[in-house]
Amino acid sequence: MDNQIKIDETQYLDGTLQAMEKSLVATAAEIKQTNKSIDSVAQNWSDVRLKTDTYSGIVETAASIRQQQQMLSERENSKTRAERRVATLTKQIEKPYFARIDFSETTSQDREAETIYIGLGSFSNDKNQFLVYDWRAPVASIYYDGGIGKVSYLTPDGTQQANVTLKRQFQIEDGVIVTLFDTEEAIGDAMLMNALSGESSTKMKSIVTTIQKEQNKIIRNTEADLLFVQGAAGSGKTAAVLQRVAYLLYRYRGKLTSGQVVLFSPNQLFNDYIDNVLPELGEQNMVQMTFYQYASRRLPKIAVETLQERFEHDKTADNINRAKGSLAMFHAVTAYAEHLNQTDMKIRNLMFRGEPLISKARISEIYYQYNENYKLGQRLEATRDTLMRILSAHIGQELRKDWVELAIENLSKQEYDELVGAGQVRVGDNEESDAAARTRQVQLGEGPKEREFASEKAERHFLAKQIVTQSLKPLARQIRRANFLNINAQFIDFLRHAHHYFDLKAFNITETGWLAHVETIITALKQKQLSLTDTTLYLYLYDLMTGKKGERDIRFLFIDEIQDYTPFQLAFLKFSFPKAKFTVLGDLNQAIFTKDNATRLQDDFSSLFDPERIEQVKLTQTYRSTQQITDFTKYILRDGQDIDAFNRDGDKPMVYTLLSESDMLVKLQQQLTQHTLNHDTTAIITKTRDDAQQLAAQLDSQSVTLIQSENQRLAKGAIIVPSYLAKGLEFDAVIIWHADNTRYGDDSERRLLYTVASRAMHTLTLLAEKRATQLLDDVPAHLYEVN
Ligand SMILES: Nc1ncnc2c1ncn2[C@@H]1O[C@H](COP(=O)(O)OP(=O)(O)OP(=O)(O)O)[C@@H](O)[C@H]1O
Repeated sequence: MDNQIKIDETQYLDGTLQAMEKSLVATAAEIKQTNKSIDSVAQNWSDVRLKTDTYSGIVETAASIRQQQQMLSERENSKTRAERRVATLTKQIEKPYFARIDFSETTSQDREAETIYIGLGSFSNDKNQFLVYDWRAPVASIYYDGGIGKVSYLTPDGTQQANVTLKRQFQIEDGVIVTLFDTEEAIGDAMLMNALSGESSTKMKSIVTTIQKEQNKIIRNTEADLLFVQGAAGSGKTAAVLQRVAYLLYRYRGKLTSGQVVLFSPNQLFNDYIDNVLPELGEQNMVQMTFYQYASRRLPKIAVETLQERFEHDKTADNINRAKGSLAMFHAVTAYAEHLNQTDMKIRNLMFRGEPLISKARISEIYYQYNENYKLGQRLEATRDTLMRILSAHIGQELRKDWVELAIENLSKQEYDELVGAGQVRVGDNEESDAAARTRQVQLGEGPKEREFASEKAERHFLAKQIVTQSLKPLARQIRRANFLNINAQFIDFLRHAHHYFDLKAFNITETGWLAHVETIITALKQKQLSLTDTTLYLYLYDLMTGKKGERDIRFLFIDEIQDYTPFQLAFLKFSFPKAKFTVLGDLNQAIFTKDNATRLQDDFSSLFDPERIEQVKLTQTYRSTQQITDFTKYILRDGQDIDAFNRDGDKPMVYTLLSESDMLVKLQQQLTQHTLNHDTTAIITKTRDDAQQLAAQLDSQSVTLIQSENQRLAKGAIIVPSYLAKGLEFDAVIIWHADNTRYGDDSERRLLYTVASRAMHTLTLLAEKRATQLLDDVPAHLYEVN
């Protein structure tokens, strides 16, 4: 590199750093000043004279307290803003920028070349000159999208043309330029190599300096209602999509908050793994959850099938699962709910003191008295109103009943005081104390007040009314929550009639087969258990019955590992988040739950959107693993041609076939010692949780951590983890336990084996008992070593 360039760049960097330092000092001073004024407001508190003797005094005191509060909160806010700025600046000073581009806008008249520097956040000096641009600014797109020469980039006002004359990349550490080089490509391979050669950690990192052109498309897309990202394992789908969240928060700043962005993750462990990326980019995390959490949270009384149960114990026949997860079933539920508008809504009695207060026949009559234009939601709303009115009218009838009389007799002193609100507010003594009491009344709102009763009869009437109203409260709550709709009975009724709403033959199911299966669901439901598939059906039916409109506040929804969802689940999410734009990421080759059914998923889901508003991006270049590992893993798949390895060199995968499990254990320990010496994070991936537990029992728990539930945290060093929890994660070294026919013997395990093998970044080892899995038979022998 030309020495003069280094001198000039160092000068620019120093200038930028100085300006940042200056701004930091100014902001720190601002905080100090704000602190002082917060103190002085606090001081003023002592000057606020509490005048409580007269009415006007109280009003005056309240006003002056409010004024002080407002002043305080304004100052606290500006302090928080300044503190945030300090945090950003402190981070920026470490690495103010990572790239520079020189370009001229071909449409502008003067065509003067501009130079911009690109960093994690923008920075302007005290003369309002931009010294650094945010990587998400429209113009920064030039850096990611192309090389030298003519490029176009999107701005909110349309497409802009530019002529790029220089692209320079920097590595700055602690305020010093470590390396700098010019490149003609989009993102230089050298920089990417550098980023990919590092060690893995328990937290995913951002890829902001090396975003690839295809990934940039995903990140900056604002048009599509459905953005489909299909890509091989390790092609950076997750990485890109997290950058996308940061981009959207910037692009729509002021209008979009991180609470309006939801990411559905494959498991809780993965949530934990990615939760540093957005804070690293200076943004707050979006809402992260798993589908299981989303569904089970809504059904606290039912044990929804866990990930492990779904993976290891689901014995339902494939064709039945396929039917229940299909769009046909989604439409069947919709049609079934539609017919409830005319008849068949399952309704419960509203019970009071052991007897039906409003019978189900009466409720049903009310429910169906509204004309056919009413939708289910409106029907329910109108029924609720009527039931509430009936309930209020009922108070009068109940007042004279014996149980009320008895309850009055048995009131303790404390219960009596509570009912009449004694000792809370007393009015009528004299003018001054009445003024104070009235102010209290206002503050208490419509709270209970002490009462003077004109007669004993009036007192009894008052008490009776209180007692009846209180005992009817649970009923009022039931009405508000629509508990008179019998969802369990309705769900069962649907299942028993579902075959009138979808074609059993299309799924190769007989009517007896279906009805027998329905009985197993009913048995499970009685034991308060539901599979995840059935839970989704149940929730959708419930939402239709109650006229739920979904969460309209959510603007962007991301679904990672979409291949493990059923079309039904996706349609349900679309229904539940009607205002959200969807970004879905998937690799059909990693479908470990839905297996072959995943192939139709994309078409099914797309059919729910306007075709004009669907975009698809395919990522074929992989980044996670070395060339050797990627070449090996792609042959595990029969159709892995579309996977291009990044040219990063490493050892070939090793397959050890050993005589017995105890020999495997010895080999495993040798491998672990080796990896520990290299400071590698290592995952020993077993197929099931049982395998993981048994293996952990035989290994020294000091050196390996057993991860058996998604609620654990990823640990440094070596871990043992069952296959279905390793989804989405990556490790320096992966050891596959029992890579033989006992665990991976069937063709249907191909995707699972591919998924676990593709977790490895630098080293991959397979331990097999007696003979390696037959799924390796098609992998060319030169791609791995056998020992
Ligand atoms: N442009 C990039 N620059 C640097 N690193 C990248 C880039 N893209 C991806 N990576 C890295 O490649 C690895 C794999 O990325 P990621 O986990 O996002 O892939 P994925 O497609 O979601 O994989 P999987 O389907 O297996 O979960 C990560 O370590 C990520 O940081």
